[in-house]
Amino acid sequence: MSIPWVEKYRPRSLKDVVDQEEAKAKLEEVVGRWLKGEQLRKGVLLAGPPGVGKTTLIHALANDYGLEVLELNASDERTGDRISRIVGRSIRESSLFGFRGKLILFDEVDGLDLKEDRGGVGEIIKVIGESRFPVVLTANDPWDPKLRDLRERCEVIQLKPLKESDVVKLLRKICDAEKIRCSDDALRLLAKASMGDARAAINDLELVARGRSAVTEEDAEAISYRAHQVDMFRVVDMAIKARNFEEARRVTSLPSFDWESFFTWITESVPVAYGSAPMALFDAMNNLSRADLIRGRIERLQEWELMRYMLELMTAGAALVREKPKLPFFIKYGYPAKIRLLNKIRAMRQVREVLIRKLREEAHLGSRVINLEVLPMLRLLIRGERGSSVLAELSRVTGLGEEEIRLALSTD
Ligand SMILES: Nc1ncnc2c1ncn2[C@@H]1O[C@H](COP(=O)(O)OP(=O)(O)OP(=O)(O)O)[C@@H](O)[C@H]1O
Repeated sequence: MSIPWVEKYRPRSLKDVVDQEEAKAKLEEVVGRWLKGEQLRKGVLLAGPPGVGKTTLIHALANDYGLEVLELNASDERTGDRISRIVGRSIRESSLFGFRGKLILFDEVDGLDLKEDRGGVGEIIKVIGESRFPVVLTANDPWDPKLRDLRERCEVIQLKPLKESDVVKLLRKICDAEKIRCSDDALRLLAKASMGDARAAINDLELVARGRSAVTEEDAEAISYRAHQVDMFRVVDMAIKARNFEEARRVTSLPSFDWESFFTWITESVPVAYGSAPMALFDAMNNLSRADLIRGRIERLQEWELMRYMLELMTAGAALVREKPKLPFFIKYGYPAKIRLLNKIRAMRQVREVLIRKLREEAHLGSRVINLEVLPMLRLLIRGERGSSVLAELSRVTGLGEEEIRLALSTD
């Protein structure tokens, strides 16, 4: 089986990790102090969005210093009990032959579910206090209130999304190693769509490039469009979960932010997120309706100076609401019905145009007659008893697939 590129090209040494200089320096300093025999009182909490190198940094550090990593995915190891069983002994025992020591890693501590993990946080805190080895934690969101006690026992290092130009460099290296031709513009499209998430960028590159010798801009565009759709879930989630004005407003400066689709998405996502909290839902929908009024005004009167109020109402207006419920880590937002419908209508119009053109050529009739008389008749025929043979015949004459013909004949 071939190794996924994110693994194949995962940096093995700190010097190959792109950006994140502050984190590298801090980690090296902590390990340096520990190697000199200092008893560490605090852990290190690496915080940051997905795919920016949190886990990679720790493994690269271990590699550089000849350390063994004892890794626990905090959300897998359900209870404090298990943590103490697995790590308890290990933090006192010395390392396997060939290693200078260990790094204890608790990955994704914000995945801890406090209700189920009673004792989990307490146990991690105990490990930090008792371990003979450095303890490192990772989290997407270090400001989660449930992590407060852990935060106090750690030095928190905030990692940022990677710069677009750095993601391009990373992708370029992979293309070179895989001997794939790819223009800078194509790589830039992939990097932009990843919003600084190296994992997403590498996965997208692999999707379009594996097994090929060249990648065109068109390939990259198709994938970045898909990535944009996926990203919308994330952008909407960030906006809804924002805890202050600044955080909510920040989503509008994301490179891929597109306010028109954002508006559609957030309007459909707010009821999902606040479904059981009427006051929060009322406030958010009220603000969104005001954003919509401003949008209409901008479109009619071209008063673009109102734009900032509209953006604030769409983002902060959806996040800063009264009686905001405690939101789960994972909210199941739907794909907006409106966008799904628009896509369908767009596809239907396209395929209908093709059908009309083909029928015009075959039957020598004008588009008007086809539209007004032939299409309604075909609609009835394909629903009738001999529907399937009519479809087959139409498909033969026009070269369209039967599903496409059905779509072209559906009523909007
Ligand atoms: N700074 C970086 N330099 C080089 N490669 C990187 C960097 N960040 C991420 N990558 C690439 O992306 C992949 C995923 O990174 P990593 O697992 O470290 O992300 P993470 O920040 O821990 O994300 P998560 O929070 O989702 O676990 C790595 O295998 C590596 O190939």
